[in-house]
Amino acid sequence: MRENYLLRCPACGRSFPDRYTLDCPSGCNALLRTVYAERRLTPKNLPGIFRYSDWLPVEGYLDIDAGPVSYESVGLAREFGLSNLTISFSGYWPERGGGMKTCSFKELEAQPTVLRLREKGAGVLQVSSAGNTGRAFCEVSGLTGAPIVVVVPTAAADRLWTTVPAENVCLITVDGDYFDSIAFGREVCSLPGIVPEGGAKNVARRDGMGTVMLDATLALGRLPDCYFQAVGSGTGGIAAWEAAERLVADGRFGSRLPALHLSQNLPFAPMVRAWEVGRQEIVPEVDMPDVEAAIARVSAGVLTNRHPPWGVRGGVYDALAASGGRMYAVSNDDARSAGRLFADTEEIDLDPAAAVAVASLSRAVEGGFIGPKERVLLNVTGGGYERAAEDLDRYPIEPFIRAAAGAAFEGDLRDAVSAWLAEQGVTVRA
Ligand SMILES: Cc1ncc(COP(=O)(O)O)c(C=O)c1O
Repeated sequence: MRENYLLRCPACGRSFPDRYTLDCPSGCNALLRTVYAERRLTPKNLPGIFRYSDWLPVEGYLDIDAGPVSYESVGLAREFGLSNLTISFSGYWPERGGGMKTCSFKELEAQPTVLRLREKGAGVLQVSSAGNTGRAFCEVSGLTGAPIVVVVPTAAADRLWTTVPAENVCLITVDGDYFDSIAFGREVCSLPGIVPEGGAKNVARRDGMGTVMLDATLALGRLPDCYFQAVGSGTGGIAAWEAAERLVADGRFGSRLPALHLSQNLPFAPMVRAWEVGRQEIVPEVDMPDVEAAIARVSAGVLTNRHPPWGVRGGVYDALAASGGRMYAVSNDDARSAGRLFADTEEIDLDPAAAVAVASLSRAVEGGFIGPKERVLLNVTGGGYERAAEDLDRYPIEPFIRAAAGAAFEGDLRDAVSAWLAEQGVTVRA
């Protein structure tokens, strides 16, 4: 059977079939990309993001009706004096068709990732998260029955809930921040049968997020001129760039890549600092001084990734450079005012991270970095929590293991996860 896509390494140029592959077999330091057999995008009559399954690394689809919703803004556009503002909303907003019940665009990543893993038969997924990603994966686990291991900072545990019972989640809370959860998650993956979902390296996550660019471009009839998003890892920015490149190659939507306008939340803005001096490497002492204190002070905790895929080939730096992009550092106060303005003009509440993106758009308008007639795409990456709390059932996920600060994944902890795996029908060999 002909594969509907291959993976390609942008560094060495090698192409190969996907085996839930996260790294180039030749060892290149690059993000692998999908190359789809279909060069033209034909939306399918399938639910949610599977409408765009031509450009997702899966063969089938999930029966989940939760995709981005793109519409032309009136209220916020008027406020900012923009004549062409498209909002792509990922969250819960039934009046507009927004069906992401965990309220963030992380569902765009979770759905194709769970399906890709199931189709490749690779094992049980392990996800490390600061909250939204974990919640999205738990929801998809609840909807599909896929077993997953989720590792989050203890302080983020109350962000882990689903709107359907999720029986197959092994939640591990770790005393520490997102960085500590990632480190612990890596250790958990030493258990045979558990596979890291891969973060930015996972093409299903990136192409799932890329559906925002596809959806908005189809709504607009052409590619936008610029794209606004708040970033922690920047994976959404890379995804937007990759999707835009595919749309350019499709040939029907214009030939210019949208400029990426990516924002971070002060005082934690390592990518902004590196970008401002044109550095392709993040230097922790320079770009993340007093890191713990800085992370503790941001209003959008999901934007605090200490190891973003910045300088890697095909990463955030390349995406910004290729698209003629710009970065913004947004204060908590500016983000809060922007969130209020959005709620007043568009009538839905925002995730604090999405409010950072709205504040960056305000700054771009004030600074004249974009013109009033430009076609602007604002990626509203999360929102609708208030509506979701009113309408939907909420099932908290109880921790299966609580790991103390600095705990190693060994002894009882390891035995407990092995026993859980065995209950899931996964045979542990070592
Ligand atoms: C609501 C929301 N917006 C934006 C982001 C940043 O996404 P990324 O940097 O992975 O593109 C996140 C990350 O968790 C998020 O939850």
